[in-house]
Amino acid sequence: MLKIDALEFGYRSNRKILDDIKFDVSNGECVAILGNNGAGKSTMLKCLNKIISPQKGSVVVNEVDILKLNRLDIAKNTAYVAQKSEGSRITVYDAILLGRKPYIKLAPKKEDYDIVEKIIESLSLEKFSLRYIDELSGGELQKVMIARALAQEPKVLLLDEPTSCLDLKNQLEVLKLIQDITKEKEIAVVIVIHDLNLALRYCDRFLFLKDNEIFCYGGMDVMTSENIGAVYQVPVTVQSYQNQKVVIPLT
Ligand SMILES: Nc1ncnc2c1ncn2[C@@H]1O[C@H](COP(=O)(O)OP(=O)(O)OP(=O)(O)O)[C@@H](O)[C@H]1O
Repeated sequence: MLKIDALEFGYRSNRKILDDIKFDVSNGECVAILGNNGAGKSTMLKCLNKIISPQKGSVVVNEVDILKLNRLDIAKNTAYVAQKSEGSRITVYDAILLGRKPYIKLAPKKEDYDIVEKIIESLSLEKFSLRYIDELSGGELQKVMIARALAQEPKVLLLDEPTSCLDLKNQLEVLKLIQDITKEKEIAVVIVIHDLNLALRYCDRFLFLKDNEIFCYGGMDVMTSENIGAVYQVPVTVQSYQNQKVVIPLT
């Protein structure tokens, strides 16, 4: 469904941040983008949505190179939640309804309101729906931004550290919801995430970025102490606890 090929990007012409990035994400699959600070994870996510334009390569969603589309058509394919979001003077309800913008012609239809209300309920945002988003806590705002992206009903969902401001209960609930939607709607999800144990629990495939390139990409088989140690320069052990792989640092 999502096919990235030969992607190359540098903020300045003399320094490549991403070199020959090539990977596929299937329907119903969630991929974790892993790697240390400054590895280029956020940059890569922005290239997949043409927020920044790669110097080379293609990002194909259902046979169409989205790098050749305009912003409105990209928004019908791909939703993106940034690492940091700014609050503004609109209500939570309206902020989520904005996710429907690519589909709204003159005014929202009943279907748009129904989608927004269902998402508000599934993220337990009912009691916030009439609050202004510039009055929310960091975690509440993060959930609203995820809700807006889900309201967009994308084929590809790009999330940059979606749980960085969330408490443990919300981290688990939000990632479980994303996992369920990934399978139910058969969308392709790409998540930049620092917590390896959350990635192991909720993602299907794992892509490590290191030194501007893909260090390795695959299923559980790439989540080894050797790969994690080489990428993060920290000795770890990978153990199994109640049929769930967990990463434990050895320092
Ligand atoms: N707008 C920009 N202009 C110039 N350089 C940038 C810009 N944004 C990021 N960079 C540089 O590009 C490199 C990759 O940054 P990026 O934010 O993609 O890393 P990351 O892997 O997401 O890091 P983190 O885990 O810390 O969020 C870094 O060296 C960063 O300093």
